[in-house]
This record gives sequence, structure tokens and C-alpha cells, in this order.
Amino acid sequence: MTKATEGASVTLDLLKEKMAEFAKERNWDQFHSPRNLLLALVGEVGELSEIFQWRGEVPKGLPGWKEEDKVHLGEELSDVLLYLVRLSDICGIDLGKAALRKVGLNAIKYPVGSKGSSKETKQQQ
Ligand SMILES: Nc1ccn([C@H]2C[C@H](O)[C@@H](COP(=O)(O)OP(=O)(O)OP(=O)(O)O)O2)c(=O)n1
Repeated sequence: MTKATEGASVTLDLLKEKMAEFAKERNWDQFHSPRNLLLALVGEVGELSEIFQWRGEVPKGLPGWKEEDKVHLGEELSDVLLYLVRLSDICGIDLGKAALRKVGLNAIKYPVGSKGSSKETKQQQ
């Protein structure tokens, strides 16, 4: 298995490099502007939503789903991730670093055992 096919060792940096290479080889850098990438990302989120649309609540692990539907789900999740990684790169944002920082901020905002006052926390109680 090559580095790119080992799912467990995939990093955001590797995906960033793969997307940059993909765009460069096709001379598509010109199209990968922040706005275009954001719209492409939102479009892929729509495609992802379509998979869940009208199914009702879906149990964790997707029991009973056809293999082809799971493969399709993986593809749409990947499109969202890839455009997000590319958008971050084009904007000069270190996504891994930013996400880790945000995890830290979330922990401060929602301390363990606390009953926060935000809408989200109320819904989880
Ligand atoms: N200008 C483009 C076009 C595509 N891609 C890459 C990123 C996504 O991972 C994937 C998106 O390809 P499509 O637009 O063909 O979308 P789908 O794969 O979802 O196909 P479809 O919309 O036909 O289901 O290809 C890209 O980087 N830049």
C-alpha cells in the first residue's frame, strides 16, 4: 500500500499536497479561488445531505445500508473534506492548527460537568 492509500496515516497536509498537485496538473489553480472553492464546498454538503434526505433518523453505524450507499457516503464526505482542505490552503489557514486551537476553545467554553447557557447545551441536557 502506498502512503496515499493508507487510510490510517492520511494527514491534512497530505490531502493539501494532493489537492494542490491535482489543480496544478490541470492548470485549475485559476479556478480554485476562495469564493469558487466555498461554493463547491457548499454544493458538496448539499450532495451529502441528499444521501440522508427522507430516510428519517439514521442509527449510528448505518445498519442495513447497502454497501454501495456507504461507498457513496464516503465519496461525498471526502468531497467536503477535500474542498475544505483546499479552501483553507488557498486562504493561507493552517487547518490542523486552527482546528486544534478551536478544540481547546470549545473545552474552555463548555467545561466538563458544566451546564452552559447556550442553546446547543440546553438541547443536550
Ligand atoms: N474544479 C474542480 C473540480 C473537481 N475537483 C475535485 C474535488 C472534489 O473531490 C471532486 C468534485 O468533482 P465533481 O465536481 O465532479 O463532483 P462529484 O464527484 O460529486 O460528481 P457529481 O457531482 O457528478 O456527483 O473533484 C476539484 O478539485 N476542482
